[in-house]
Parts: sequence; structure tokens; C-alpha cells
Amino acid sequence: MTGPALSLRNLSKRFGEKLAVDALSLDVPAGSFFGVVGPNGAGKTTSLSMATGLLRPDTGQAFVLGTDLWADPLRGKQKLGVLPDGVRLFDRLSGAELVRYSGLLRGVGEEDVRVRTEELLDALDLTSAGERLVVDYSAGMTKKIALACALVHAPRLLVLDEPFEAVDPVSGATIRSLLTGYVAGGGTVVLSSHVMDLVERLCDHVAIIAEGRVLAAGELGTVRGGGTLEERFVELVGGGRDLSSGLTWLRGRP
Ligand SMILES: Nc1ncnc2c1ncn2[C@@H]1O[C@H](COP(=O)(O)OP(=O)(O)OP(=O)(O)O)[C@@H](O)[C@H]1O
Repeated sequence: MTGPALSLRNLSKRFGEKLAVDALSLDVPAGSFFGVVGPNGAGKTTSLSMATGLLRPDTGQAFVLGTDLWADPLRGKQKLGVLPDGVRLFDRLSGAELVRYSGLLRGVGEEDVRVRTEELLDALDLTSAGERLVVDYSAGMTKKIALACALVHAPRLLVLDEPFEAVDPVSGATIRSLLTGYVAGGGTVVLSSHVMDLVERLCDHVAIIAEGRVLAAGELGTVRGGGTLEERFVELVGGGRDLSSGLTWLRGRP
């Protein structure tokens, strides 16, 4: 595989008056750890949803390891592991059942699914919760079981929408090490996050997105320039607002 692992071409999506994604193009090199950052409402989730077959674009194409995803969704999705935003799972299954069915649905054989499910639950510290229904999981546990479902068929491309949100620090470290090992083995990870520090530590490539467009993308060092990612982000997207003279009612009576 020499081309990009994920290639987005002129993706657009409109919700009523709101142009959420505006002719967005992006190439994610194979074998990279790629971070997508941007302010709230920038269009990250909408773009990643269109890139993974969850939301049909108004225009444009998404190529997953060379397959035009919307032209051949079955083939494209087989190569992909996805952790969607606000995960909706079949939560009346137990955690172990959910991972097992995800594997079987993606064509993994019975015995491999059994072993992988056991190993994933163990790695993500969910073994003792494996027989409990997912509906009873905490937010962080739900995120972890969804990640296990995204991994069980050993895809070569992982697209993860805010994988560290709601996850405790120990589990966060486990997920980081799992993903780093996955990339070291030749896999490609695309993740969105609001935590600049985390993106800087983990990712070797980054895209800064705002108002549905890519403002900067490429190798982390190049996008950052001489400063930190946060400085570059603020420079491109605009700084926070000065509220020193507003919201006076919040500060109590003189
Ligand atoms: N289903 C929808 N219906 C209407 N508007 C939507 C829908 N989904 C997203 N939007 C709008 O599209 C824009 C982009 O939203 P999106 O969720 O992609 O942003 P985001 O970058 O992921 O934001 P955040 O960082 O807050 O998660 C926002 O203005 C949002 O209100």
C-alpha cells in the first residue's frame, strides 16, 4: 500500500442553512498517527462520519485504503475500524457479546473471535464487566467496549472520534499504548481530540479544521511551526474571548 490510507476529496455536508463541511479534502498517509483538531462545531464529527460510511456526503468522495467508500461501502467498511461520536451500541448485549458479534459480523472466525474478545477485554480492563449489559456501563466503559468492537477484526485503518473522552487516566494510558503499538505494526490511526497536549504527544500528523475547512494539515512539526500546537491553533482559529467585563452577575454582589 503506497497511497494514503484515507483520502477525502471535496467532501461537503449541509444541514439546512448550515454548511457544516465545505469541500474538505485531506490525505492521511498510510502508517501515520493523524490527529484532527478544531473548535466546537468545526465539522470534525461530520467529516469523520462521512469518511467512515456513517453519514452520506452531499458531494465528494472518501477513499479507504484505495476503496471508494460510498461506491463500495461493504468493501470499504471491512478495512475500517470506527469509534463513532456519541456511540450508539446494541446495549442490551453484554460487553463480551457485543465484541463477539462485531467480530463475527466483520467475518472473523469463531475461534479467533473468542480469543480476541478475551484479550481485548483483558487489555481494556473490562474482563470483570464482560458479562454485564452494556446499557449498565459507565461512559468510559462504553467508550472502551466500543473501541474493542472497532479493533476486533484487526482493520488496517482506525478512525476514532474523541477516543479519550470520559476515559480514566489509567485506561487512557492503556489505549495510548495499544494505539502506538498498532501504528508501530503498520496500522493507521485517525483521531479527533480537543486535547492539544495529547495530540502533540501521540500524533505525527495533524489537521486543524474550522468552519468545515482544513486550515492546515501535514506533519506535526511543520503545522506547529516554531511553537506549540495550541499556539498554532489559536493563531489560525482565533483566541478566546475576554470576559473580564461581562457576566458581572456571576461574581456576587459588591
Ligand atoms: N444532524 C445535524 N443536524 C443539524 N446540524 C448539525 C448536525 N450535525 C452537525 N450539525 C452542525 O454542523 C456543524 C458541525 O458539527 P460537528 O459535530 O461536525 O462539529 P465538531 O467539530 O465535531 O464539534 P465538537 O468539537 O463540538 O464535537 C455544527 O454547527 C453543528 O451544529
